[in-house]
Amino acid sequence: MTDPRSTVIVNPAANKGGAGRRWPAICARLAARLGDFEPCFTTAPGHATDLARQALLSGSRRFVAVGGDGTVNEVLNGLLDRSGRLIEPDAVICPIPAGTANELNRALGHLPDADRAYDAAAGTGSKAIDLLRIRCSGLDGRPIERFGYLMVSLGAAAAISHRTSQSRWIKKLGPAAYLLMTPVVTLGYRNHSVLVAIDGVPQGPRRLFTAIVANTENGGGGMKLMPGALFDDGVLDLVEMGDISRAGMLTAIMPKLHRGTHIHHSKVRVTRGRSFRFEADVDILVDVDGETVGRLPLEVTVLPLAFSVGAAT
Ligand SMILES: Nc1ncnc2c1ncn2[C@@H]1O[C@H](COP(=O)(O)OP(=O)(O)OP(=O)(O)O)[C@@H](O)[C@H]1O
Repeated sequence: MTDPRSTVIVNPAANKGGAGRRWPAICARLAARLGDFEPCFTTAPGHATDLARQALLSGSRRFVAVGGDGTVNEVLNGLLDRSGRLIEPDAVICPIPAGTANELNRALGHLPDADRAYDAAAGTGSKAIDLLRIRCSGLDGRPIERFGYLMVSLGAAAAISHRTSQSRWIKKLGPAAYLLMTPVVTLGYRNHSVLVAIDGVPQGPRRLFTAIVANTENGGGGMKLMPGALFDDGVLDLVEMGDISRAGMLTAIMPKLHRGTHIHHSKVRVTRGRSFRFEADVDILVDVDGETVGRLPLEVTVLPLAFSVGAAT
């Protein structure tokens, strides 16, 4: 490896194994910029967190994460302490798109050809972005704390992500997987009453189809879920899709998600804040950066400019 302070972490299982199949080509593109290097391959979910932490403790500072957003999220969690602070403030994550949605790369303007992602991995530039701290009830019912960087969704959007990741074949379709799963979940989903508080101010109960707390404007495989959200402004954008019929969702909202024009619908509410709390007395799933992590009650807080990503210089 040209730079001993760089570590390449590869999730061969990303994109349902597509990352592993594409690895020779990805490796060649990296090697053309980095020189010889020894990649670390993950062997199980969560392994990227351990690999990143070990490499950090051994002196690495630039973490090339080959995979999708789940892989980047795991690497990120290996670089943070329990309060969400970078253990080493000069640690930088360089995402190489090899997953299904690759939303961080999209937000960074690295898609579609990804040359800029590879250049950033080999360079020294970086850009600070906001971090999300998430506290909710874990899938086993115990409280959990996670950190993310894209978006936290609850309700139908979390159910769509969950069903997509559970399907053996549908994820092979790439970003279209989320698009196909959206009407399937919508047709079976019921709106629920959720207590929402923004920056500590109760907003009262709201009947929600879904809500998304967004750091970036894109999500779900290239949809513009929260137009105008900026990942370096120190605030988060909340989009709530209210008490809309299933037919209304499918005809008046879904077709507009790609262009972001759904936010003009009368049942869609957009607000901004630094902390959000959601409670309900029914079982509502929570998703962080495309991974199902638990259920309500949920608290999301922004930690402004708390970590850095590689930027081509
Ligand atoms: N060796 C492995 N075997 C099986 N699963 C793994 C392995 N390494 C990591 N994982 C898991 O693979 C999952 C998917 O990874 P990732 O999110 O990066 O890809 P993706 O879902 O295809 O892309 P995206 O999140 O961009 O849509 C993660 O939940 C991660 O925990």
